[in-house]
Amino acid sequence: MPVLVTGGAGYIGAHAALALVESGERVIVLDDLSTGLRESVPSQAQLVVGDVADQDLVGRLVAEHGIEEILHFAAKIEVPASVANPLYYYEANTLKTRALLEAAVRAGVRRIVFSSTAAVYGEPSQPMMSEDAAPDPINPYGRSKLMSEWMIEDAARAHGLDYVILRYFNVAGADPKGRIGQCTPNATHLVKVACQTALGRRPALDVFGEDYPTPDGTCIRDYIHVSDLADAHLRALEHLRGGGESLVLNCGYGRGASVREVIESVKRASGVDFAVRAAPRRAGDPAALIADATRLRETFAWSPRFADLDAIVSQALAWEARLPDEREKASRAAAG
Ligand SMILES: NC(=O)c1ccc[n+]([C@@H]2O[C@H](COP(=O)([O-])OP(=O)(O)OC[C@H]3O[C@@H](n4cnc5c(N)ncnc54)[C@H](O)[C@@H]3O)[C@@H](O)[C@H]2O)c1
Ligand SMILES: O=c1ccn([C@@H]2O[C@H](COP(=O)(O)OP(=O)(O)O[C@H]3O[C@H](CO)[C@H](O)[C@H](O)[C@H]3O)[C@@H](O)[C@H]2O)c(=O)[nH]1
Repeated sequence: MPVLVTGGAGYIGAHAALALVESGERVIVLDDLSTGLRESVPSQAQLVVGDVADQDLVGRLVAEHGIEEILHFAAKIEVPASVANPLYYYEANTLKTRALLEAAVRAGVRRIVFSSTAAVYGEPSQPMMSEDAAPDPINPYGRSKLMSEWMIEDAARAHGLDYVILRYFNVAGADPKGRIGQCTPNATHLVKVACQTALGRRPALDVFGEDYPTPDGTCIRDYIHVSDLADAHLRALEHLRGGGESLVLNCGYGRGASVREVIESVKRASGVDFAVRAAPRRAGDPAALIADATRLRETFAWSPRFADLDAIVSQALAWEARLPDEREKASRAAAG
């Protein structure tokens, strides 16, 4: 029976879909291509273009293919956009997840793996967050995801659904074989922006705050390679198939890198000493956010393959170098 992967044309969903087909699973991707790309879906997977909130479509797919499992990645992911337009985020993430859950439960889906985020923790009470910390999101994106977590937990209790909720920390890198990577236009993620700057596609990199209470004054994050994260999804499915209990798990390596360390890594990988500018702090950035990933490692016997910042950065850079320059594309489009 195939696994339904919502958002499987997006950055993380496509890496998970690839990992699934490579492990011999059948995969159906449901994606509206709002930010994802058709080309990112592995050729062995079937792509259905549609909305996760289309209950007739979901019900039909589940019934026709006997689907029992959903990996639910589809969402909107920009924190500043969620602050500017919260009701849109509650619709796109919370209400659409509710609709998907209802259709799934009605059609007899048994297991769900959900993409949540470290943003549910809000301002961390300590640098290293465990799943037992009380969630306290500080922006609509984080709240929209926390509400989705709660709906899944409640629906599971009422309808016998089993789930794994994965709270991702900072996802970065690209498929080591260079087949897929992050394509998001106007990305704001540090590793991607730094790679674009090294490739001359941005004039300089802004460092948002150098006066944080960290060893070099810049923010610390736990960067996890997207392929290691994809592997955690396979483990989550295995766990549930084996009768394992429903769980909430942090996804990170349990160690952090500062903004300065990421920049140095990109400079080493590219051999380019690109321009770096001091900029004011960005609203809502905690000084340090690191996953306590003990539960993930112990429950799934998960051992990451790319837990090395230089490996993450060099693969992100290799991918970025293969992408056409967005400014070039824009100027070609403007020239007609
Ligand atoms: N990128 C990160 O650092 C990060 C961190 C924490 C959590 N997450 C979560 O991981 C998941 C995937 O994020 P990503 O970085 O791959 O983003 P992405 O934008 O690359 O992928 C999202 C995918 O979902 C699709 N989609 C959106 N709304 C849809 C809908 N209503 N119906 C069908 N398809 C729809 C988009 O077209 C896209 O392919 C999201 O749930 C996000 O909240 C991401
Ligand atoms: O051009 C840039 C971009 C980022 N940063 C800094 O780099 C760090 C990482 O920033 P990212 O934007 O790459 O990532 P965030 O930590 O803000 O956010 C990530 O983690 C969040 C959870 O806390 C959410 O899950 C979100 O989707 C995910 O991208 C932050 O200190 C940020 O201020 C810069 O200095 N310059």
